[in-house]
Order: sequence, then structure tokens, then C-alpha cells
Amino acid sequence: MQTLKVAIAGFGGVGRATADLLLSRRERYRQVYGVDVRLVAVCGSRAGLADANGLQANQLDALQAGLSGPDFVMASGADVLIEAGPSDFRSGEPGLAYLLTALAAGQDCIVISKGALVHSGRQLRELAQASGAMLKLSGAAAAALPTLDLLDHSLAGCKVLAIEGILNATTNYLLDAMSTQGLGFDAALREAQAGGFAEADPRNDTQGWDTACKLLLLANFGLGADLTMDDLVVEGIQSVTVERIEAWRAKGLVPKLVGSLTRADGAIRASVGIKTYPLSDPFALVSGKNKAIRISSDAMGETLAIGCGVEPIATAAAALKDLEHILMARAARSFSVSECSS
Ligand SMILES: NC(=O)c1ccc[n+]([C@@H]2O[C@H](COP(=O)([O-])OP(=O)(O)OC[C@H]3O[C@@H](n4cnc5c(N)ncnc54)[C@H](O)[C@@H]3O)[C@@H](O)[C@H]2O)c1
Ligand SMILES: N[C@@H](CCO)C(=O)O
Repeated sequence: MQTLKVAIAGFGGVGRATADLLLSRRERYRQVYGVDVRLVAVCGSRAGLADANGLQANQLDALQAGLSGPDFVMASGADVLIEAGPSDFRSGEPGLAYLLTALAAGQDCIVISKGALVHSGRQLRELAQASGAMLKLSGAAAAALPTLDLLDHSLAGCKVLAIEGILNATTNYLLDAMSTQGLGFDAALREAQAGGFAEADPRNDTQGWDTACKLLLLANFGLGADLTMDDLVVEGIQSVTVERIEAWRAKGLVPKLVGSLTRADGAIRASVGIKTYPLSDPFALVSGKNKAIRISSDAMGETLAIGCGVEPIATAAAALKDLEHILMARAARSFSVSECSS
């Protein structure tokens, strides 16, 4: 049986959930793909663990000091790197250093943090192309909500004219809790933090940056654009008060923080801001920490998806959906090689 070695860099809530889910699915990988998928290494900011024979769940609570940073990537001997560290779109680090090393070595990469992809997306794409490695980012591009998969597969061949997305769970949760439970901004934010889906610095959620990052990933990785954060107008929800929500409610409107992207005259324009929707609009019904995307295309009209995964397991599952796509692609590759040589 073929072996596929997986390493995880960034071992907080999502990294650990990904490790646990991967270990629980090993039998599935054997049965469906005929592949022994081994978790061979994990690391946090200052410590890690590696074993080429495969780590077990009961070993993962005791990381050893020192095994971390880009050296971890080569030391792991992995075929696939899952990157789940902190997200900083202003520097791309710490994920960027891991991904540059892994892609240069031809390791397939599954990226869950957004920072490196936003900061250096083109470089990473070019590096992957040059080394033949696969670069997957479902976990970074709204995770349990299918986004890039819709663009890459479901709408293949169509021209996307516009995208509208409730792409950030935290702000949707906040606006919903303020509207329906009368909670204040700070109390609602504390609940989102307790739920494990707010960013480490929640201003990245509330000021619209997380939505902007995801929108950029859809534009650049889904539609082949080359936008940077400077190309976007970004507004958050920090100025929204319970009184403002009441005024919208009186008019039958529901506020949402929305990333919008339109294609006009050959150019793609993107922005993030508050939009209000009448109750008849499906976006008005996207409650709690749910997310949604509406894509308008030339030939298939409007496509709408709503996602309601429970974090952080849902993000782990999105990353492992990418792993399944890698397993399928590797199987197809070895099939075509054996077809050619027979
Ligand atoms: N939590 C969610 O629901 C969710 C959803 C989608 C994407 N994400 C993204 O996933 C990533 C991880 O989220 P999380 O909730 O697990 O955060 P977290 O803060 O729990 O985990 C991040 C981990 O990375 C480690 N780390 C810091 N510097 C590192 C370095 N140089 N090398 C290796 N590890 C390092 C930290 O010690 C921490 O354990 C973030 O980028 C986040 O934006 C999270
Ligand atoms: N903080 C993000 C999760 C990571 O993308 C959200 O609230 O959607």
C-alpha cells in the first residue's frame, strides 16, 4: 500500500482538530484510496514532534522544544504540509516561510491561514506551478462554506460576473446577536471568542479584514485576478450600534457584513462593507455564525450556498476535503502514468 506522509505546522485549535480528524479517518483513506495516510509531524511556535512511522493521538499533547520553523518542513519528510498557524496578511508570516520551503521542495500544501496567501499569493502559485506541487486553500477561503470549489468545479466554463459573500462568521454572529438577542457589541464578541471562531486579534474580524482576505483569495485564486489589499475599500462593523440595528429593523432590513466583487470592462473590483437586506432575501436568513455566498454567472444565473459548520472541526474538515482532492489527483496521476507506460 502506498504511504502519504502529512505534517501540520501551527498546532492551536484548528491544527489539533485537523490532526484528530485525520487520525480518525485513516481507515477511510486506506479503503477509498488504498493509501496509508500518516501524520508524521506537528509543530507549534517553539516545539514539535516527528515520527516517520506515524504519530498517534495520545502522543500529541507532549511536543518537544526546538522542532519548529521552516526547518521543521524538511525534517518532517512529509509529502503534504497542512499550515494552520496565525494569519497576518500584512507580513504573510509565519505561514509564508513554511509554505515557501514546502512548495520549493515539491510538497503539496493545504493552507488554512490566510496571511501568506493574501500577502504573496502570486509567488506561492508560481512556486507551486514550477515545482509541480498542489496548493489548496479551502480552509482559508471560508472553510466549511464552499467557495473556491464552486468556482473551480461547479461553475467551470461559466464567466463569473459578480460575487457577494457573508464570509466572516464572527461579524455575522455579532450582528445577529445584537439584532435578535439585544446583546451589546462587546458581549456578543466575547461569545464569538469563546466559540473559537473569532481571530486571535478580533479587530481582524470586526474591521472587515478577514472578509477582505477571503474576498481577495476568491478573486486571485478563483478568478485569476491579481488584487492586493490596497485595491479594496474595506469597512467593518465597529460603528454599528443596537440603535442603528433597531432603525434598520423598523424598515424591515437586516444588516450583514458583505464582501462584494464585480467584473466590469475586463476589471475585477472588490469591496467590503455593511449591506442591508429585506427579509425576502436569503442573505437576511443567514443567522448566527453561518456564512453564505451568492455567485452570478453568465450561463448558470445565480448560485447560492449557505454553510453552517461548527468550528474548529468544520475548518479541519475543509482542510481534509483538500486532502481528499489531493489523494484523488495523485491517484489520477499514477493511473495516467501507468496507462502511458502500458
Ligand atoms: N478558528 C477558526 O474557526 C478558523 C477558521 C478558518 C481559518 N482559521 C485560520 O486558522 C488558523 C489557526 O486558527 P486557530 O483558531 O487554530 O488559532 P490558534 O491561535 O488556536 O492556533 C494558532 C497556533 O499557531 C501557533 N504558532 C504561532 N507561531 C507559530 C510558528 N511560527 N510556527 C508554528 N506554529 C506557530 C500558535 O502557537 C498556535 O498554537 C488562523 O490563521 C485562522 O485565521 C481559523
Ligand atoms: N475569524 C474567522 C474564522 C477564520 O476564517 C471568522 O469569524 O469567520
